[in-house]
Amino acid sequence: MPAHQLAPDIAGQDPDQILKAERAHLAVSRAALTAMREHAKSLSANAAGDWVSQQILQSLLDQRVAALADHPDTPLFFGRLDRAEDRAEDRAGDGDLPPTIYVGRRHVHDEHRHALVIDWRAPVSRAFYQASPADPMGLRLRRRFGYQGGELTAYEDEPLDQGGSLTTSKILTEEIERPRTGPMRDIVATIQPDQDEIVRADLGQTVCVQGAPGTGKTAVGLHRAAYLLFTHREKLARSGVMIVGPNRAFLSYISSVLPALGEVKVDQTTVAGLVGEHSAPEDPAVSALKGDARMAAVLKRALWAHIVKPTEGVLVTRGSNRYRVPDYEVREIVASLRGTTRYGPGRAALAQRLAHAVLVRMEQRGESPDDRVQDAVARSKPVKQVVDQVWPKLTPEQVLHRLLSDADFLARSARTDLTDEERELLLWRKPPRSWRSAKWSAADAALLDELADLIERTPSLGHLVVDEAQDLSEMQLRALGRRCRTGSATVLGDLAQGTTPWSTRSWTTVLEHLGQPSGAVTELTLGFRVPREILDYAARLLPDIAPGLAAPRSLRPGTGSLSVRPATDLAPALLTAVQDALARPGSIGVIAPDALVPAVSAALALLDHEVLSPDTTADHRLLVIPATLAKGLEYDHVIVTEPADIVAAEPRGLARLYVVLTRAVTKLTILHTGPLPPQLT
Ligand SMILES: Nc1ncnc2c1ncn2[C@@H]1O[C@H](COP(=O)(O)OP(=O)(O)OP(=O)(O)O)[C@@H](O)[C@H]1O
Repeated sequence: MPAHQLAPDIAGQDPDQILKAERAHLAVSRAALTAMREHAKSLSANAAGDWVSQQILQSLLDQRVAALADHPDTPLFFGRLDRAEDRAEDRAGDGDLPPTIYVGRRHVHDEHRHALVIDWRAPVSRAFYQASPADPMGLRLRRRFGYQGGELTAYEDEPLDQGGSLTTSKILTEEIERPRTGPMRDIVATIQPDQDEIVRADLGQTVCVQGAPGTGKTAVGLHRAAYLLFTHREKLARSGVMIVGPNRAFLSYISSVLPALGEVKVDQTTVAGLVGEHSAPEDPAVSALKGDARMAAVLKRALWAHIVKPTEGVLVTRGSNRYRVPDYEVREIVASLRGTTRYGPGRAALAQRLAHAVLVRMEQRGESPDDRVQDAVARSKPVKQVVDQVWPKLTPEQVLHRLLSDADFLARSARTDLTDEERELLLWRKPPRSWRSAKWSAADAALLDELADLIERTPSLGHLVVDEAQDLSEMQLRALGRRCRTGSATVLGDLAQGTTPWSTRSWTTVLEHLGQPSGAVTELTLGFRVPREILDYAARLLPDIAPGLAAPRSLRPGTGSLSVRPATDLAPALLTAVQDALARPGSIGVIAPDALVPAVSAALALLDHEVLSPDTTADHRLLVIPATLAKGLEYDHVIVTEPADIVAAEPRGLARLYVVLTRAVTKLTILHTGPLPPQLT
């Protein structure tokens, strides 16, 4: 039976009948998905010509079979759209679309290829997220479905053709209130209209999203990646999409969202994962200077300063013949190449140009050398010697080692870009003997990456999603920018949550350093995580950390969600607070100043808990979290210990405290033995 007869117009029926009919559609859709999977499994890769093509085809088929898996706990569809009957003219362009459309995680069709469920990313599904009584987009009704486990248990109708306004969806509220367990979930069923605008922005458009804590920036970035992969599958399969997050604990927290949306081939990494995992400790003032975009010009000069003025010509001997390219001609060739290519290809080009000059001399003597002779001359010892001498082979490490250990070389490379004091700050106090024994810092990693790109071009991806982008240095942004040089980016962050010494104060600047100056800056303003009472409390820090920023708004009042408790002894107070939280459902995060983490963990020794480290997965119910790792994470119950120590621990400690205070979904308890930071009293 074709799909559009499976779900008749059931308006006016009683709710039980409606649920029954919708469950029947779910059962039929599930069966159809199983049939699609069986069909995919039956396909053979043998049809492909050679073994390589067979291998590729087999892996594509395997991926397709995996993508068609039915996850019984995950709703196959979560919405339904009933199109207005008087819009038959609109339907003409929509091929076989039935008057009733089910919107879900993936496309499902029956044996006649009639759509039973339409992918949420398809253009026609857009109305599910965007239609309103003011602009019904050709719809009569939107229906949202509620599930428990894999069971369809509820529905909610929103009439769109009767004017007026809609009340807040109960299904959305329940989804937001649902206790958090384990890693982050997708929000595909409840994406809000302003979030959807960002998710569906064109692939060519770089979007930068400023948003207060819990406004869904991370969720939106991940859904945008899934949307782009669906809409531009072939192009992005070639060029790739990558998610860049602040640390590995965060990546582990978000790791299951894209697979749940059917996208398993997206790399998720940190900036260090991209530019190099260096972490030698360093004075924050030095790191900040190394992160300054002025370093780009200094590095460029430092690299190109290695080109030596040629003082000798080239003498190539072939058989009894000798061919000489005079020194002034070698100088001309070097000068004409300098700065027109990257450093590495420049070396190869120099060898070829010198060989060409030799070939010209051969031709002048009446010989007819071909390309093979030119290649042989380019690889000959005399040519190689000149190339190595005037355009030496270099690694990024060699150049940076010299720059940070040789005051004169640094001064020549910096010219007027750095002050005397700044150069002094950059120089290593005890230079390592060779670049091989150097211990690089995280800031050095971005400098090495810049040099690597000056030597050989870094390949660009199709799209980059950068989370917590407010924390990146200008040099790190340049490193990310070259990885989307021929693509686009989604940049996510919050100026109030900047905790590094180089955190940005302006998104326009971020986009400039990223090399995407025409990117559009937009804002998400409604918080889905943190109850209003807690958000208002945390917002007392805003005038100090981000004076220009409006106070965040929250969807939920959360009366009684905040509790601030002075204590004379932290350990028993903590134990009581944790035991209270354990008696209720949901995850518990005890956030402590980093230095206090061992003591806090010891105080909880009798309770089953884990201490979050950059490498742990974040799915233990009771976690102790060092304040510096809390960014981007959330827990139902958050217990913050000693807020004043969190502030005192680092230069941007107040911003760190703002991050820490905005992790709670249901309840925030603050325990302090010392005085609170003045902003919170
Ligand atoms: N439209 C939505 N429907 C349901 N839940 C949502 C929606 N948008 C966001 N959320 C939920 O709100 C919480 C916060 O989202 P997210 O972590 O993406 O926010 P964020 O802006 O990145 O926060 P932060 O700045 O603190 O890192 C998550 O649990 C997310 O699933």
